[in-house]
Amino acid sequence: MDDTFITGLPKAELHLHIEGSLEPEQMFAFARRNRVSIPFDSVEAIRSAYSFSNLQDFLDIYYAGADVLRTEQDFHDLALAYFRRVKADGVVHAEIFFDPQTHTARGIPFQVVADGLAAGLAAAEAQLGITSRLILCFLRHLEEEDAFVTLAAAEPWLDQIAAVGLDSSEVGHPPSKFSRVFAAAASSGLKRVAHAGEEGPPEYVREALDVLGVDRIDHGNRALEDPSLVARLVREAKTLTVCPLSNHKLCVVDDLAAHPIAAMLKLGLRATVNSDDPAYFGGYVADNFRAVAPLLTRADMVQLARNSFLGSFLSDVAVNAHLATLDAYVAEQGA
Ligand SMILES: Nc1ncnc2[nH]cnc12
Ligand SMILES: [Zn+2]
Repeated sequence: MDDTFITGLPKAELHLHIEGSLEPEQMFAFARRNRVSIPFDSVEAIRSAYSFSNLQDFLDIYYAGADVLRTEQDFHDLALAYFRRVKADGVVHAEIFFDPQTHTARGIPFQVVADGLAAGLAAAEAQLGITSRLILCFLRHLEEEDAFVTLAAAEPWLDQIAAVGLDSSEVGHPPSKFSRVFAAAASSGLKRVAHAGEEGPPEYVREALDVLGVDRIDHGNRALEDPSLVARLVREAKTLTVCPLSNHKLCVVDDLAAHPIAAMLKLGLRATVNSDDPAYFGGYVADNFRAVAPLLTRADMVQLARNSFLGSFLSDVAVNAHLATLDAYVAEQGA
């Protein structure tokens, strides 16, 4: 696959944790300017600590790394650096998760996180022309009561938040644990998404649909174990935000060469390709496309890009404008 075809393909990223874009170099820079000590003495030492055998292994390091984020400027800089990076990957729109509880639990006010990120998103649109949305994720290893406190703290920023999501340790924390707070978010006009079927069983994907009323499933790999669930996801055109490099690094798949992305497209699922936590998993969105390119045709790549716009929370007018740009790109490149 011609690499310029991948990077030139206009695309939306729908599964990106902004805290997971914290590169080791930035971790050092933020630690220095905030006078926070970190348990590493070099960028190489940080990178070599990034070896995970499951989701929890990763989460332990990821939450520790976030400790260097202290000020509005840090959140602004983190977000803007992500957008600068993915401009070269052909990203024209991104819907970004943030984990407020990771920060409020350390005494960083919700306002610092939200205002810093919102300023970074506005700067990215002004400087780079990339549009974006914020998705507030609840940490599922915490109690639902904590999620309610977070939703209440977010109240003044709800016009800047498109959706709520559910992330962190999946197994043992089913979507139904958060049924009431998702219902409250829906009443406030927020869209809903949830990580499901990354390590958890197909039943968690069903619960995310039935109990939380999600518009998208983040990951969804294990839905493939249940043909009737697959049929439903196809029938309801539910978007799956799939993350190949993450799946490989967290041992959700053993071998990238056997990643199910091609099978998902063949089944008619609205799959998309995303980076999840690019600083930890070895690549941004174009790297994820490259990782599965040997499994896909050019038409599949175009379908993935099309799905990213169809699955976004953009208006129909904006989606159609992006699809027209995509069609023009395909006509010029030949797919
Ligand atoms: N892949 C992932 N799964 C669950 N929670 C996460 N938080 C950040 N990345 C995550
Ligand atoms: Zn994720």
